[in-house]
Amino acid sequence: MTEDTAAIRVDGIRKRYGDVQAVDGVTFEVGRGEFYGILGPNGAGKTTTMEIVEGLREPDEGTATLLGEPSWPRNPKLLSRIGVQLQASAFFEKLTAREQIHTFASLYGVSATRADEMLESVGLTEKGDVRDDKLSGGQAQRLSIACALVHDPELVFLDEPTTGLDPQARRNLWDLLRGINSAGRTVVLTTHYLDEAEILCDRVAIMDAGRILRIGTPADLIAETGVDTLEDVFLHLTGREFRE
Ligand SMILES: Nc1ncnc2c1ncn2[C@@H]1O[C@H](COP(=O)(O)OP(=O)(O)OP(=O)(O)O)[C@@H](O)[C@H]1O
Repeated sequence: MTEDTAAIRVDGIRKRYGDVQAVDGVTFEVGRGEFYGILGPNGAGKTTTMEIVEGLREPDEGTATLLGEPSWPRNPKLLSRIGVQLQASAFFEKLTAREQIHTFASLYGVSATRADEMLESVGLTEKGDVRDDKLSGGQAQRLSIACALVHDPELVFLDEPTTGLDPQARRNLWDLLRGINSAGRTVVLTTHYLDEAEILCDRVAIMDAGRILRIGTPADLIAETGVDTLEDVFLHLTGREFRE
């Protein structure tokens, strides 16, 4: 079988939690090597969409394929090819930064040397002996990204990687994310920061209330709407400020 040219294909996914239609018919594709952003305000359905695409959650309807393989039922063959950044709160308890990444490495059958190289590549070698709960917000985010990358996945998912960071730490993380993408990996991120999406993403999908309102390059969306920023595009599409 020839390899699928798309990294991700999502077709008509829906997910309801009780009375809440969290995802309401979402369709998009991400090309190999693309840096793709899923944008939307709180509760738009970004995380649920990502979890379905990653194969962590079963959709009520619709399908998602990753690298040409269905993501549900969870597919062990895909696990070594994708990296999912877990929130820092999902670290193993009471381990140092080095112990965390070594633990992830051994779960994936990756060498300790490679784990140390990843720690170095996110600038945390000097923090190797620090327990994860003593790291700053930016350091913890970088450690969680390093853990998601330790097995050298082709496709990387990052959920709000820069939330809660100060402006300098955000910029440092942008450099790291650009490097991950320019090394040839497909990157999908969700973010609340539209300026960040404008700077980093090749294309974005703007979500609201479980649906995708628009997909395009940030520059095209801004130009076709006749405004100055992605914040203005959102306002134009919904009549609401992105941050209410
Ligand atoms: N496990 C769950 N059980 C019940 N409702 C849920 C669950 N997960 C999400 N929801 C609801 O589904 C909707 C979409 O949530 P989701 O987390 O996917 O949005 P989001 O865009 O990622 O939001 P945020 O930016 O706040 O993380 C919200 O109304 C949320 O309250």
